[in-house]
Amino acid sequence: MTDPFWQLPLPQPSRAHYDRALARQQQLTKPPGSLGQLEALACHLCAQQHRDRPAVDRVHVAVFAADHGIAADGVSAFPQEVTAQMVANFAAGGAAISVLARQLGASLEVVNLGVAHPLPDDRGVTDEWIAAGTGNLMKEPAMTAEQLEQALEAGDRSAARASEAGAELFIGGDMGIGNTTSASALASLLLGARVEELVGPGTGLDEVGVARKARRIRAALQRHGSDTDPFNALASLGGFEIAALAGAMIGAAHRGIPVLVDGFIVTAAALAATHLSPNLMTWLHFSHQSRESGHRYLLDAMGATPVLDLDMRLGEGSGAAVAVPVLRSACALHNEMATFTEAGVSDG
Ligand SMILES: Cc1cc2ncn([C@H]3O[C@H](COP(=O)(O)O)[C@@H](O)[C@H]3O)c2cc1C
Ligand SMILES: O=C(O)c1cccnc1
Repeated sequence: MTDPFWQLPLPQPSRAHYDRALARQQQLTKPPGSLGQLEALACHLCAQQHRDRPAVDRVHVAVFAADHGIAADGVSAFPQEVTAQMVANFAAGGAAISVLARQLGASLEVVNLGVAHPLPDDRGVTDEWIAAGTGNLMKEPAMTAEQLEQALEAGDRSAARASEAGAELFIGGDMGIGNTTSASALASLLLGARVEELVGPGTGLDEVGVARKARRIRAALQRHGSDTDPFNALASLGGFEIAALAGAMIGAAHRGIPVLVDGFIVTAAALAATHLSPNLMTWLHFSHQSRESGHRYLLDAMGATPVLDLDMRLGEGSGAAVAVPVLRSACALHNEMATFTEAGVSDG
């Protein structure tokens, strides 16, 4: 029996490329450090891509969709049918992530891991269907170990397609009504944090709704909350799309592709993925801080600095897509600025 891919050691970003990139940043015609986070972004991309001139021109966006049994318990402001309707909307080109992917010239893949309702139109949707949504995590495990393996492997297959297409950056997005509940429960368990730190309005619950959602999460944690093994935590509290995201991020890192992490749900998936595969952090960039309460806590717990804070709270990979131009600027500056010597500028 070979080990499953998520247990294999990850490749290391290149220290030599990182050191050369850092040295170049000191030679560019600017006061050292004056490009702030853009300098670190460029250096990390050099190390991850094993290139002296990094690029994120070819971007692969994969939106993973699935339903959640807990959605029947009033934890979202929207009904479950919306998951299927939005999947069709992604593929038809009308969703926010569809627009942003087009604008970036990125490939957009929509992966159905377990949408419960029939799709109005399944053209352009990659079929990785496991079941009609997860189990209700207040009453039962979200999924079986076999289903979790299927979801992780589906994510890895998406990363393989990104690699075959020559992607220089991987973005995972999520769609699944009720998935902020699953993400909060998973993060509370893995971080040993109080539910209040991680629960929020999601698609737009009012205060009473958020209090109800917090009670549901506490009930789920009471049922499943003693086992912090990341595989078991994903099986009891995760979602098919959250597990696929974790698999895709690990799969992208295995293929040397840096990952740009989206908002609350994708960050919770990234947290679980880093618990499965501890060196994954060196492959992740964090795109934005979502408006969803709990995202700040999650980012802080992971020691992550997000690129943007635009009060977005959509998901789908949209925050990551919006941050791509910042990464492109970081690459262009690193690659094209003159050095002090080249420009004949005194370097102080
Ligand atoms: C029309 C629409 C489009 C979306 N696109 C992403 N989400 C986002 O909202 C859901 C999570 O919030 P909650 O846990 O409150 O259900 C996810 O599907 C997420 O990606 C959407 C939600 C809606 C309604
Ligand atoms: O930050 C996110 O990813 C998010 C927040 C609320 C609802 N859906 C997604």
